[in-house]
This record gives sequence, C-alpha cells and structure tokens, in this order.
Amino acid sequence: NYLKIWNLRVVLMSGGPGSGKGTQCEKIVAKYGYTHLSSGDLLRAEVASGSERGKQLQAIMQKGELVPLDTVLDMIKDAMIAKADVSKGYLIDGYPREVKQGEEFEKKIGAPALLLYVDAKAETMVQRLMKRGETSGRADDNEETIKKRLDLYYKATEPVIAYYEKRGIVRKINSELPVDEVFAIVVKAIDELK
Ligand SMILES: Nc1ccn([C@@H]2O[C@H](COP(=O)(O)OP(=O)(O)OP(=O)(O)O)[C@@H](O)[C@H]2O)c(=O)n1
Ligand SMILES: Nc1nc2c(ncn2[C@@H]2O[C@H](COP(=O)(O)OP(=O)(O)O)[C@@H](O)[C@H]2O)c(=O)[nH]1
Ligand SMILES: [Mg+2]
Repeated sequence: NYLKIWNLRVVLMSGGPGSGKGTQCEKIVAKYGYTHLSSGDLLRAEVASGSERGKQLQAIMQKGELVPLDTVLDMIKDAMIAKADVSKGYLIDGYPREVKQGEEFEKKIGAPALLLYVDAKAETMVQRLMKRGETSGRADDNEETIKKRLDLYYKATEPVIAYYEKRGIVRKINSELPVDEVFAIVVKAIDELK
C-alpha cells in the first residue's frame, strides 16, 4: 500500500485565498469520494497539537508567509500514504504554492492528472475572507494578513498555474458564480478525465 499512492489519481485544487477551494473540495469529496488533503488544514492541525514545530508554523502563517517546502510536502506525503488503502484518488488543496513546490511534488509523488483553478477577483476574495473571519477563528483571516496572502498568491502561486498550463492539465473556473454553478463546471472537468 506504500506503493499504491503512486498509482492513484491526483487532482490539484488551486486559486487565491478565499476563492472557494475548500467549498468546492467538500462537494468533490461528497460526489467522487476522493481523499481531500488541504495543506493549510494539515498545518493548522500541527499548530493545534501545541508541538514545538507547531509553534514555529503558527508564527509563519500568522504573517501570511510560506512554510518551508519540505515540511509541507512531507506532511502531504505522509497523509497520502496513511490513506492509500482506502483512497479512490487524491484531491490536494492549497499545494503547490510556488513552482519549486510543484517540481518537488512531481519528484517525490508524481504528475497530477488535473489542476482545477478557481478564479475570483481580488476584491471578491478579500470580501469573502473578511466575512469568513467573523466566524472562522483563523488567526490569518484579518485585513493585514489577507493582503499579504493575496500578494504572495499573485507573486508565487499564479506562476504554478502557468507551469501546469504548459502541460494542458489546467481547467480555469470562474468562482464568482454561485457555488452550485461553479461545481457544475468542476464536475464536467473531472468527468472528462479517463
Ligand atoms: N502549501 C502551503 C499551504 C499553506 N501554507 C501556510 O498556511 C496558510 C494558510 O493556508 P491555506 O489554508 O491554504 O489558506 P489560503 O489559501 O490562504 O486560503 P484558504 O484557507 O482560504 O484556502 C498560508 O497563508 C501559509 O502561511 C503554506 O505555507 N504552504
Ligand atoms: N458567492 C460565493 N461564495 C463562495 C463561493 N465559494 C466560497 N464562497 C465563500 O467564500 C469563503 C471562502 O471560501 P473557502 O472555500 O474557505 O475558500 P478557500 O480559501 O479558497 O478555501 C467562504 O466563506 C464561502 O462561504 C462561491 O462560489 N460563491
Ligand atoms: Mg481553504
């Protein structure tokens, strides 16, 4: 089963902070039974554990900066291996965040079949995150950190999408639409895979 992860389908979910990745992932899991791994959630779980490593992560995330590449990739890989027996495929949310992370993912795990790119305007993303911040309890859902996350997204993460575009696996989806309309396009993209 250690080897099984290399044969399972990998779908990447990308897009800016607040673009609706988590929302769409939940719906994908309900329909397709993929194993959802959100790198942000994995990191927040480590923070919540109160470990020494968690404390270091917390400081980075609070500033809206990126956690070192190896830390996140190891967490994702461990989680993939742990689920290999029961998994029907993986939905990786929020990773890779920069081109280097994409390259490392390919080396250590493999090539993704599809990248779903949920795209919303910066203004929309800020609005959604400020709203989410009222109830999320997330230390980084505040105006100052949101701005930094957005800047870093445009600088570091958008080039990742361009990197996968060259391979023809990117499906760009307008996530300004209502959730169910966004999902209908997502379903089409996944169903076209074979
Ligand atoms: N591969 C990743 C994923 C997350 N993070 C850290 O975890 C924070 C939160 O990540 P995530 O939950 O993915 O948040 P966003 O994409 O900003 O937005 P959202 O929660 O809205 O999906 C990031 O700002 C960053 O500090 C990281 O360094 N590397
Ligand atoms: N109007 C609208 N709101 C959305 C949509 N997707 C997500 N949201 C809202 O935007 C916020 C951020 O969504 P989330 O899924 O956490 O985004 P992520 O940061 O990309 O994971 C949430 O509070 C959602 O309720 C969408 O397609 N349309
Ligand atoms: Mg999310």
